[in-house]
Amino acid sequence: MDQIEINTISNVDNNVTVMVRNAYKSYVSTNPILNGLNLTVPKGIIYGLLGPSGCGKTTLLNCIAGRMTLDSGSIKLNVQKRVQMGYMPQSLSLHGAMTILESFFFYGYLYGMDTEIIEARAKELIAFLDLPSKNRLVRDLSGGQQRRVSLAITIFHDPKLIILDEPTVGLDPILSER
Ligand SMILES: Nc1ncnc2c1ncn2[C@@H]1O[C@H](COP(=O)(O)OP(=O)(O)OP(=O)(O)O)[C@@H](O)[C@H]1O
Repeated sequence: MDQIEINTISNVDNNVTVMVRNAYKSYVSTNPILNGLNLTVPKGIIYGLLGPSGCGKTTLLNCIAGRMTLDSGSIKLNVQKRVQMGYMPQSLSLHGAMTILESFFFYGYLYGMDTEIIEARAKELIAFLDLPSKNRLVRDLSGGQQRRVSLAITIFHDPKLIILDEPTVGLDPILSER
């Protein structure tokens, strides 16, 4: 059975968005990175994961996002389907040869969005996040600009659950506030 159960929390508690129970994960046979971890994220709140470098934050987020599986334990998400999740990875998964606008279209069509909605949301987020021209190639953007494109793509389909891994790296204090 899939370890990540979509929309099963609502049967238990509709005020919870993410529920992780008894999570174990190792990369090698010794020293589990996640060792019996429990986590409950209530609906409608911003939940931050703090911990020293290498303690397993990205590992946990990757498991919640479905990019990795736990060795044991369970993850339950209160979303109807995976597309209602927006995940911004620590290492950005953008295509350098695409323009900003092409990136919106690429991911927008994957999300199942209509052309007009993609265009409207792209325009809105390019202005809000102070991005350069929509025709600039992603590979020619600064690190902070690329991170903002990645953030825009993560949120532009209006997901119910947003998972951001180190979203403010490379941003100045004013942009970080947005
Ligand atoms: N694919 C992998 N194979 C083996 N070990 C890994 C792998 N990915 C991560 N690790 C190790 O697992 C541990 C947790 O890594 P993880 O990236 O989850 O930490 P983190 O808390 O997000 O760190 P940071 O704050 O530095 O980003 C680290 O010791 C890391 O070296």
